[in-house]
Amino acid sequence: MPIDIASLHIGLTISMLTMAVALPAVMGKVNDAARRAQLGVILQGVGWGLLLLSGLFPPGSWSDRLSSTLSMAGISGGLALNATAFDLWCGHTVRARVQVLLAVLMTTGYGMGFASYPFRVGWANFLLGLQMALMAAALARRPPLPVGRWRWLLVVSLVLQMIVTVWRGVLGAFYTELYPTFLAPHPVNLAFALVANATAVLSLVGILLAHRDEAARALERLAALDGLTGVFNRRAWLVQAETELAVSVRYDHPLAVLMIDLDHFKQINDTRGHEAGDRALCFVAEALRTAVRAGDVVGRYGGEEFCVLMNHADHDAAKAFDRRLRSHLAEAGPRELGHDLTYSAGIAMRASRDDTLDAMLRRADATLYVAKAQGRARTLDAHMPLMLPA
Ligand SMILES: Nc1nc2c(ncn2[C@@H]2O[C@H](COP(=O)(O)OP(=O)(O)OP(=O)(O)O)[C@@H](O)[C@H]2O)c(=O)[nH]1
Repeated sequence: MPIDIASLHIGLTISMLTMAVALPAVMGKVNDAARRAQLGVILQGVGWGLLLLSGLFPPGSWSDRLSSTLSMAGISGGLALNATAFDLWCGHTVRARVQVLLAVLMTTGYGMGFASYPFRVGWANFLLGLQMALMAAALARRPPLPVGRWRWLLVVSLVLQMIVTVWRGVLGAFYTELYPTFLAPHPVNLAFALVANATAVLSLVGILLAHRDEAARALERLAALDGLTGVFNRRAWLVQAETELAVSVRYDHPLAVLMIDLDHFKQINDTRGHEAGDRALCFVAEALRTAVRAGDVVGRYGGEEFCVLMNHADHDAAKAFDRRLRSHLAEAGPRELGHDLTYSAGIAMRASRDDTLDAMLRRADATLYVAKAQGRARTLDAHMPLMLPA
């Protein structure tokens, strides 16, 4: 059965334009990366449509030149946008400049050198191939974010596209008689049309999986955070703290847990309203986030109770942190909240290799209880003799 290359190209254009319409509809509310991916597909769809349209004009006419050049802009601009979307999804630094530069260079060179068929075909296909190669290389690099296997789907799709694109470039530039137009019944055109149709589907699946991957990560992040203050919730804090404790045992570095409970918090709610109470909780969470070092873990342990796990912190470091926090609340509290805000706290250090998080929390909690009983607004150490007032 003879295969009609024009029909395959029409099929590809219809697939791309259908994807361009379907993607925004099925992806729902999207972020920057997904928007770039959608726009990239739209541009490529329009690009392929214009390339087909150019075949209807007299070869070499101004309308042929205009629609062909615009089609190149659409295809390479779309690729550049998709490249930045993939960078964002993988957590790489976005390298938009190189892709945009290639797209501009390709389109300008193609438009200016349109009169020479070998030049324009070689130029366009080599630069498109380079764009695809750079995208595939970026996707193959180990991503900073834990992304799914969709990136390999896209790598395969891009490498296949790159091979047939460069192949077309070589034939167009150096063996022009074998490759007089992109619809000529040459095996490379057949291979290109088939690969382009197959990879359009692969790319669509890749984009949808990347989007789903990101949504799942966002949901996981959300599930780990306290809805009011944005610090870890109790469950997530415990998970993180267990990990840090295991690392501290393995490398034998000191580790402290500070358990904090705001003083007379009920009064704030009762006299100033629940919203003032919420504001105070957010203020404390922000103060904790600012005061801790990288690697420390802050969590809301209960209503007005927070826990801080301090990594590499000996007893002096934990006390210094407590002093910093206390003086910040004393100074900024009245200014930002309109009232004083103090807390009581208990510090528990990791005592031995066999110490557990549970045991440390129990010690910190018991110490906190004594701090409250001794009059509040103070921090006590679990390893010091604790004296309850008579
Ligand atoms: N506004 C607000 N209040 C909360 C939230 N979670 C817990 N609380 C309130 O925090 C208060 C805690 O009160 P208590 O356990 O009696 O403690 P306290 O008044 O701080 O007294 P001491 O701890 O003994 O100093 C309760 O009134 C809770 O309703 C919250 O998310 N927002």
